[in-house]
Amino acid sequence: VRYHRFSGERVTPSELEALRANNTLEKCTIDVLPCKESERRRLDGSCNSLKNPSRGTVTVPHHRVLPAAYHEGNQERRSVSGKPLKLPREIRTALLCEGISVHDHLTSAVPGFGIFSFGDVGTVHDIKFFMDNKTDCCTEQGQKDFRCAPNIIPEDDPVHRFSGIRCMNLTRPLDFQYFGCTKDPVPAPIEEATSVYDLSPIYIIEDNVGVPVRTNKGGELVVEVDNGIIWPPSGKGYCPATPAKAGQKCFENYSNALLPVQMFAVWFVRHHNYLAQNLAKVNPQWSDDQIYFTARDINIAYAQEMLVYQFMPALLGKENVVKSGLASSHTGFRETYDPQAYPQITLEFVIVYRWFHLIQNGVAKMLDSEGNYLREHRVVNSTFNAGFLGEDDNIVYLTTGLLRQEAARANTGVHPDLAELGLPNLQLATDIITSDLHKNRLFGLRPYVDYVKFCFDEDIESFEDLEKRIPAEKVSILRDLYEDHRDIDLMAGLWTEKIEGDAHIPPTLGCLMTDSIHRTIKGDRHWYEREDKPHAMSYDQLQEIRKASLSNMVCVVGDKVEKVQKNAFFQISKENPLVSCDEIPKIDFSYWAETQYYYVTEQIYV
Ligand code: HEM
Repeated sequence: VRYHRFSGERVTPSELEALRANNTLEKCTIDVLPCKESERRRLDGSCNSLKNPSRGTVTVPHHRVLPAAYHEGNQERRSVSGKPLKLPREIRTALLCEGISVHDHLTSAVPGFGIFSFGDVGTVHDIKFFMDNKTDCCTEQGQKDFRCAPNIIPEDDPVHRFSGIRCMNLTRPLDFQYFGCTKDPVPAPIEEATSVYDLSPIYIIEDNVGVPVRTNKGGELVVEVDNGIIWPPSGKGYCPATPAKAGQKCFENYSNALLPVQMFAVWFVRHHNYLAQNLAKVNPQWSDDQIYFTARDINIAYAQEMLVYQFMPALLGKENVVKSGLASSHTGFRETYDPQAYPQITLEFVIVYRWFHLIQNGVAKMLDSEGNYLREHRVVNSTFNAGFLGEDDNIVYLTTGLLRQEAARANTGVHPDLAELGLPNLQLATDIITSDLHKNRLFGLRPYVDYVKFCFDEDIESFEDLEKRIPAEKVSILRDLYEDHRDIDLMAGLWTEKIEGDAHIPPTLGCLMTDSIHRTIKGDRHWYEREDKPHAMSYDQLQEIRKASLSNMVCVVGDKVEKVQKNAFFQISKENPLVSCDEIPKIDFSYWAETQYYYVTEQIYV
């Protein structure tokens, strides 16, 4: 059955003809095989919602938490006075200086897991568009092109007053309007990942690639072994920044986008095989498919548990996550599904998640197993380039580094590599943080004060009122940057908001992340904590999934990890000591063992 990707509605025969004639059938619609209530989670995300079978698949629109705010339909929002707002680069350089900073509590595994987990529901296709297709947005010609939205550098820019750089290449988000998929006037950016946390970065590619993903034996995924290290297979993946060198890694089936994304992809692929091998041990009679699908279900449940019971509590404090309803207060089953809902992430989520660029380290420390510093690697040099990770024993030292290096600290400074280099070897200069604010406008998000109202039902009626949420000295800078408190961009509000209590992220970010993640959980019929989901786990199996943690994962599939702190998202401390991997609870696979039946085919009586 064919559905419109934009509206989720069925395509009528007359529409089908028109779509074919316009050559927009594939981009604008999706063919979904009839759904069965009892079937497992589909790789392409279809049939998660039985009422809206195409929702949750790739190439879908987002939900907008608040109505869009554009100028003249699809132009960037202006001040309430009607004047254009100040340039994103001017606002970024005024609010965030550049430098090195060190977080008090969190490790670099937090931004690391954060971006891997984002890739499960969000994509980077807009980046590919401006890197591969539209590289001329800073030329006179490019600036007239509606698809272009470059970052203009002010004359008195603190860095580029000394360089010849006056503009940084950037494009508008690709939307359904661009491809002619809807006449709806409100720009609807396209998402190209399944909308639920289903480890799609590990499993979605199954049907699309040259190198096979499954071995078709023992339920395992294809891997290759180099000098004793297990890797996902290398091939013709997307690695535009990798200088062609014989033997250099470029993952064929998995993302090469960023260093931590590459590392988590390696671990989750290995983890699948670890699960498959252990399931095969307790169930030697199982077929390849039985092992593969069970290992996949456990791997997905494991990632979901890490997200809701480890990552989000590290950001917001455990009690707050339980209070919000995102996590449960007990370890048993719970009903999370709302049959009226369907899986969809919010547009706000895609933007506010970029706040993590503030706590992203510019250099990844490489540490030996005792935690001694060996050397370091500039993170931006690994963007769309898995070469460095794959060389020598780099993954061994980067792993200990990711677990022990402090995250950067928000609200003090951003790393100059993210703020000035961005995409080395791919673009002349990119300020990722300025793009975060610029994209906020290009996505048509409403001002910060509207989100404070949405999240906390609080009216901010003046710059003075802002001081409840933003330190006075930052409010003073905001006054210089914006004419009216109702003009302040959401991103600028997040950059300056006070972080308080048990939380390590700004409250409005916490609210919008919780809202979107909750939406995906409510819309996910296959969420692992449901007793009634198709192929549900038993109670005992669920208790084993509760052991999921990053520390557990790196102990079982990391390279030469013998000791780790109990919670790898937090730095080593008295409360979070470094312990031997033997002390980290492991999954007991005997709970997956099926009762064995022995059939006697012939009895011989002597
Ligand atoms: C490892 C270092 C990182 C680098 C070099 C990096 C680089 C980039 C670049 C170049 C963009 C595109 C900018 C644009 O198009 O406007 C981007 C977008 C983004 N980044 Fe990062 N990033 C890093 C880490 C992170 C982390 C830790 C997170 C979150 C935990 C994150 C979340 C995002 C999001 C949500 C987007 C927008 C994606 C979209 O539009 O769909 N990034 N990043």
